[in-house]
Amino acid sequence: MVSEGEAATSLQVLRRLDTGPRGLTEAEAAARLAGLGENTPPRPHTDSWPLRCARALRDPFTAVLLTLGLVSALVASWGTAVVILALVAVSCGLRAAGEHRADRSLAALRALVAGTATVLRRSGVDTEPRAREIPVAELVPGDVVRLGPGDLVPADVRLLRARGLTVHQAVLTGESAPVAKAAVDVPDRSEGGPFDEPYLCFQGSGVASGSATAVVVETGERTRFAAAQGGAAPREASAFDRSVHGISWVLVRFMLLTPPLVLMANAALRGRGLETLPFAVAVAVGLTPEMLPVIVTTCLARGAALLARAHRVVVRRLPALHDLGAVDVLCLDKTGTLTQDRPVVERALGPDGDDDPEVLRWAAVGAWWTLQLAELPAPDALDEALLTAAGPVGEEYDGIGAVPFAPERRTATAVVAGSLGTHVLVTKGAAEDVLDRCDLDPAERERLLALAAREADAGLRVLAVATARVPARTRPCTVADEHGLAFRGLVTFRDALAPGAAEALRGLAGLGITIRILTGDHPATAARACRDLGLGAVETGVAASEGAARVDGPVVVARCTPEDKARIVAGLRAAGHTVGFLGDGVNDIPALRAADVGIAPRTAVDLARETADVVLAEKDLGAIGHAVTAGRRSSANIASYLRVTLSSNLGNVIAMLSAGLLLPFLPMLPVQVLAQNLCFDAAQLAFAYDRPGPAALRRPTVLRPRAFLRFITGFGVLNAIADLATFGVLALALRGPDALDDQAVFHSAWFTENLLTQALVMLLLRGGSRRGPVGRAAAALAAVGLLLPPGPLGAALGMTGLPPAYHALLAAVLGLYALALRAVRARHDRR
Ligand SMILES: Nc1ncnc2c1ncn2[C@@H]1O[C@H](COP(=O)(O)OP(=O)(O)OP(=O)(O)O)[C@@H](O)[C@H]1O
Ligand SMILES: [Mg+2]
Repeated sequence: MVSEGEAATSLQVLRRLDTGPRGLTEAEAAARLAGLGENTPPRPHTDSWPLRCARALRDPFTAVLLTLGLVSALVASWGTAVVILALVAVSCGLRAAGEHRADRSLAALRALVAGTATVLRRSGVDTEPRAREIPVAELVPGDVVRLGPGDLVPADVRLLRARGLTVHQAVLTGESAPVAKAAVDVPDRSEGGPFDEPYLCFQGSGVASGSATAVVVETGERTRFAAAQGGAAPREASAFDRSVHGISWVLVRFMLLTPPLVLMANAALRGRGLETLPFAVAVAVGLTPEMLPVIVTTCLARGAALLARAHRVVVRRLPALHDLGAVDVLCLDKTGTLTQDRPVVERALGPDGDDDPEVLRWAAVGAWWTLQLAELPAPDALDEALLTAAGPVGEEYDGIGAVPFAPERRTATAVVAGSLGTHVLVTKGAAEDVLDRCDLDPAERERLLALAAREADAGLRVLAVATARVPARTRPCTVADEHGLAFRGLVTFRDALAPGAAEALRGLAGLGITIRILTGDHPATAARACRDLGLGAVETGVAASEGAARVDGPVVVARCTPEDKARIVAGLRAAGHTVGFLGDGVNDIPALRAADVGIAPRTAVDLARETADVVLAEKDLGAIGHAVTAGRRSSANIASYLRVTLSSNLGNVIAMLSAGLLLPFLPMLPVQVLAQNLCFDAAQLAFAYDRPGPAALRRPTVLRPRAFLRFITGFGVLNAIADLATFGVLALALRGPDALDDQAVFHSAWFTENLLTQALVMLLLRGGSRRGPVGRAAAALAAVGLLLPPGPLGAALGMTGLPPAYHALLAAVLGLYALALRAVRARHDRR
C-alpha cells in the first residue's frame, strides 16, 4: 500500500520501483505482470452467496418473521415455527438467485464498457518510449502513465509532472469537490492522510481537469481503493425505494402490535389465555408482505437483465431502474450526446469575415503545443479537428508553455518562442471569452460577436483565435497572461447530429418526460441543433439567466460551466422533480452526480461512465426510452403487488380478528392461516413477471405513501366486509346459526372464500390485461381454494368438503364483491 516510502523524492520513488521517466520495457512489464498479477480491483463482496443471503436477512420483514418464528418456537408451536422458517429461507433464496442472474447478464456488458490507460512503454532498452493505450488490468508498478481530463486514475500513482490537475476522489473520501494535485518533488509530510497528499493520486478517483504524467506505485488488490472497498458512502436511496421503505415501516409496526392486541382482546372478551398465541402469530404473519423483497429484487434484476440483452443498456446500480421509471425531467448535454462529437473544420475566417488560412494555422499551432506541453494522453475533439485540417504545423516553433482548456474558462493558451527575444501567446476558445481578453473598442467587439453568432446560427461550432506578442520571460504562463490579445479570426466546425437522436427525443416526450438541454456551447449553435432535432423553435437562455433551473425555464441553457449544469439539475430536484442527466464529457461529471439518475453513452469519457448509474452500451439514444419503460414496468409491478397484497391481507386480518371475538372458537386454525398465506405468496410471485397495462407506462411512476396507505385501508375494509358478509349470509341462509357449530366446515368455508376473494382482488385491483402471469396465478389460486379443502391435504389441515349450496351462495357474494370492487376502483381512479 502507498505509505511512508512515497514521501521520498520522485527520483527515489522511480529508483525504488526500478523504472525511469521513460517507462518500462514491454518485456519488463510482462515479467512484472506475471509476478504481481493483474491490476483488477478485488471483486465486490456482494458476489458471494452467503453474503447475499445475509444481506437479504437485513430486510425488516425478514427480521419480523424471524422474531415471530422465535416466539412460536418458545411456546413450542413447532409447525408454525417451521413454516415461518421455510418462508424466510425461500424468500432469501429467491432474492439471491434473482440478483445473481442479473449480475451474470450484466457482467459481459460491463467488460465492454471497461476503461483503458495511456502508458509509456519501450519495445527495447534503447528504443524511444511510445504512448499507447492498454487495458487497465495490464498495468504494473513502475509503469509511467499519462492522465487527462475524464480519465480514471488506473492505479495508485505518484505524480512526476502535473499541469492544472484536479481530481475527484469522492469514492475514497466522500468529498465531492475536485481537489488540486501537483507533482511536488521533495514533499514534506502533510497533516492529513495520504488522500490529502498533493503528489499522490489513487485508483478510483478521476481527473476533473488538467493533465499529468505519473508512475504507478501500487496495482490490483494492494491499492487504497481495494483496501477501502465497502467503506465508500453509498448513494442515497431512490425516491421509489424510500416510499417502499416508508410503507414497510408502517406495516412492521402494525405487525408487531398485532399479536399482543389479539391476545389482549381475546383475554378480555373471551377469557382465552396464552393458547391463542399461535393464532395471533399466524395472523401477524398473514399481514406481512413477506414476498416484497423478492418481488423488488426480481423485478429489478429481470428488468436490468432484459435491458442488457435487448437494448444493451447496463444498469450499474439496480435501484436506479426505479429512478428511471420516475424521471419526469431529462437534461441532456449537446456535444457528444445529441451530436457525434466528431467535428470537422468548415472554414477559417478573419475579422472581416473573409477566408483566412492564417487563423487556422495559429489555432493548430496552439492545439499542437498545448498537447505537447501539457502531455495530454489524447487531444480533445476540437483540437484533433484543427490538427487534421492544418496538417503538420507547430514544430517550426519552440513551445514555451501552455494552459490547457478548461470548461469553466472556455479558453486554452499556448506560448511559443517568437523572433528577437519575444514570445507569442496563442489563445483560442469560445468567442465571448476570447473577445473579453482582446484589446477592442466596444463597437468592434459587438460586430465580432455578431459575426460569430451568424456562423453559429448555421449550426456550426465556433472557436475564436487571438494572439499576443510579449517580451520573452522565464516564469510559467498562467491564466492571468490571457489579456491584451489581438483578435485573429474564427474557425468554424461542423458536427453531425447523432443518428437517431431526433427520434429518441420524440420518444421521450411521448413518455411524458420534459427535455432540457444544458450545453457549454454557443446559444445559437445549440438552438440550431435543437431545430434540426425537431424540437421546434425552442427558447434559449444562458446559465446565468434567471429561471434556468426552473422546469418552465428555457429548453436550451447554453454556456453552462460544469457547475452550472449541476446547479440546474439540483434546482430541478429541489423543485420536486425526478431528474435524469445524460452526458458524456468531463464537463458533465458534477451534473451526472447531482442527478437522480446519471446516464452516459458508451463513448463517454471513463470518468463519466464510472459516475453514471446507467450506461448505454450501444450508440443508440433510443435505448433510454426503453430503459425508462423498463423502470416504470418494474415500479408498476411492485406497486400492484403491494396494493393487492396489503389490501387483501389487511381485510383478512380485520375479518379474522372480529370473527375471533364473535365466535366461540377460532375462525381458522393457525396452521390453516399459514397454509393460506403460503398460497397467497406463491400466487403473488406472478407480479414479478407481470406486464402492466399501458396506462402505467405512459407517465412517470410515483408512489406516495399517504395516498397508498389510504388506498389499502379503503380496500382492506371493503374486503373485510365481504368476508364477514359471506358468513352472515351463509349462517342465515344455510342451516341457521347451527352452521357455525361445525368448526371444520366453518374453517373450510373461510379458507375457500379467502382464496377466491384474493384471486378476485389480484384481477381487479391491477390495471391492464386479465391474461398473463397474474391471470394464471389468480386462476390457480381459485382452483386451490375450491379443491384443497375436500382433498387429503385439506383433511390433514383439518378441513372438509363443503355443501354444494355453499358454492352457489359464495358465487353470489363474490359477484357482489366484484361489483363493489370495480365501483370503488373506478371512483378511486377518477380522483
Ligand atoms: N480544445 C478547446 N480549446 C479551446 N476552446 C475550446 C476547446 N474545446 C471547447 N472549447 C470552447 O469551450 C466551450 C465550452 O466547452 P464545453 O466542453 O464546456 O462544452 P461543449 O463541448 O461546447 O458542449 P456540451 O456541454 O454540450 O458538451 C466550447 O463551446 C468551445 O467554444
Ligand atoms: Mg459533451
